[in-house]
Amino acid sequence: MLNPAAPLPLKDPSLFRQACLVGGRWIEAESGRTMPVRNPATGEVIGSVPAFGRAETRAAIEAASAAYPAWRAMLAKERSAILRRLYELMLANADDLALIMTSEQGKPLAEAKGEVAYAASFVEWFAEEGKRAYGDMIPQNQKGRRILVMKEPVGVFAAITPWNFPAAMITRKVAPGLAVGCTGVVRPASQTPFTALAIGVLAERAGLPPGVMNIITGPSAETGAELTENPMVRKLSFTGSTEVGKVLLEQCARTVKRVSMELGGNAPFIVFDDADLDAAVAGAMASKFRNTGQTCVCANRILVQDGIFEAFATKLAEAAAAMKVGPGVEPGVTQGPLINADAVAKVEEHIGDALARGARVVTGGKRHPRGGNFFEPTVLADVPREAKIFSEETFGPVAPLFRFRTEEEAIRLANDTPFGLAAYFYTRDVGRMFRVAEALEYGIVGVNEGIISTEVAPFGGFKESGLGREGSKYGLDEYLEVKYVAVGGIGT
Ligand SMILES: NC(=O)C1=CN([C@@H]2O[C@H](COP(=O)(O)OP(=O)(O)OC[C@H]3O[C@@H](n4cnc5c(N)ncnc54)[C@H](OP(=O)(O)O)[C@@H]3O)[C@@H](O)[C@H]2O)C=CC1
Ligand SMILES: O=C(O)CCCC(=O)O
Repeated sequence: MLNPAAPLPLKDPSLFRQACLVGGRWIEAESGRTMPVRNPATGEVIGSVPAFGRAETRAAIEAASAAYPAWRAMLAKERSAILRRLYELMLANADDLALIMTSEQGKPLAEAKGEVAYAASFVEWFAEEGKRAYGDMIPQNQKGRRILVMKEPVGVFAAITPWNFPAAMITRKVAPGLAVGCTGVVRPASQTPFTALAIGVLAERAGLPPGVMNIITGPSAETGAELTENPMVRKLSFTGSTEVGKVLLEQCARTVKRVSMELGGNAPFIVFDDADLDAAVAGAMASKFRNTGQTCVCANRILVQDGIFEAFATKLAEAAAAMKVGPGVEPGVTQGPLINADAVAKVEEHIGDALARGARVVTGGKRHPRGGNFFEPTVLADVPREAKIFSEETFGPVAPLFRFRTEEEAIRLANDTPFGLAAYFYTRDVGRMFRVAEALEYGIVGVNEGIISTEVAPFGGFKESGLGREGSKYGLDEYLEVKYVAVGGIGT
């Protein structure tokens, strides 16, 4: 069923697809099996998508493989023109894409629209950057020989993406791949497939040839096994939990695939005594409560120096309490629901554990009166380091404040984790800016900045937060092989 009876009030209802895109055709599972998709704000089913198994996943990989030679042979400029049209179509359809996203993911409409623009920015960026996959010429080391370095597309890629950014995590992976001549199979999260499928509709309209981008849905174990074991897939790009990332790494090892992994975080947000207090509160709010705390770069541990602790806690709590919680389609809402009941339970568990160990609630602390997956924006103070929330990613609207005394102690606490994605700190001391930025074992550091995401900068983590970088000129390398060609017999 490609167009069910108006499930959402879209300007263009044909963007809502309940089928997979394989080789330019919209198809269902051979078995006819489907999976329901629910609105996390209401629990209502908004539609269903095919439950592909291994055989259908293999067919999608074969479609990508068949489309590869012709797509690769196109000029970068020709591929760029198609991607540019996709970028423009995403912006032109931003209202519909945002409504689809809010309905399946829960984030407020304004935030969803912001994500559509963010997602489109990767398409625009890589449409341009794909023209610059420069090789190299290395000065010869022997007479009569030339040393060339060529950059070539890696081949067919697979992208497995999470539910928290249903559009941006697709385009951040797909755009660089397509720009350099790869073809791919995208497998969005089961909770949020409709945004991805709508992007597929727009990609067709932009002129993307059949098979260049295939979008499949289905149980993760079956689709994931085929995508990671099939030797035709030469690269996997994954965003999600570290736990699943490790499983996929193991599976990819069997065919030695290239991998990019954007995994979990445990971001420290450090506020030094000399910080601009209002700026630090604004930064902490933006970082902590973006997407109701469900991002891998959300502040997870807020470390506040002794001298500013009470003032910061009071101001942060005031700002958190002022947020409006509710369904993302309701005007004025700034905090949507959590993705599901498990996420609510995890938030509750982290708060309960912290309180049992001596923390205190400054604001929030419990399920929201609206019920369902809604939770009160919460600030906890004097959280001890033994609390679970110090070592585990909460992925929810809880700001736990930890007290510290010295710069050395803050750095030690910040680095005391196997994760290393994003870290933030606020200070007005220029020397400290450099000392602390250099000491933090993190791939992304925000100095007096709470929002660091942009298509022009490299996104990725140290340690167990992942491998590789997305976005920016570095994101292109993830889809390129380096080939060294030695040309002899030249004479001089
Ligand atoms: N780094 C990040 O951006 C993210 C981090 N997380 C962290 O992970 C926690 C759990 O979230 P969760 O959604 O369960 O994250 P997962 O890592 O389980 O899911 C991310 C993606 O991986 C897929 N997946 C899960 N298991 C497999 C598998 N065995 N083979 C192939 N694909 C698989 C999921 O599919 P399906 O949807 O069908 O389960 C989804 O598309 C969060 O609380 C958060 O801490 C979560 C999401 C994003
Ligand atoms: O949370 C994530 O899955 C990473 C995306 C966040 C961003 O790009 O800012």
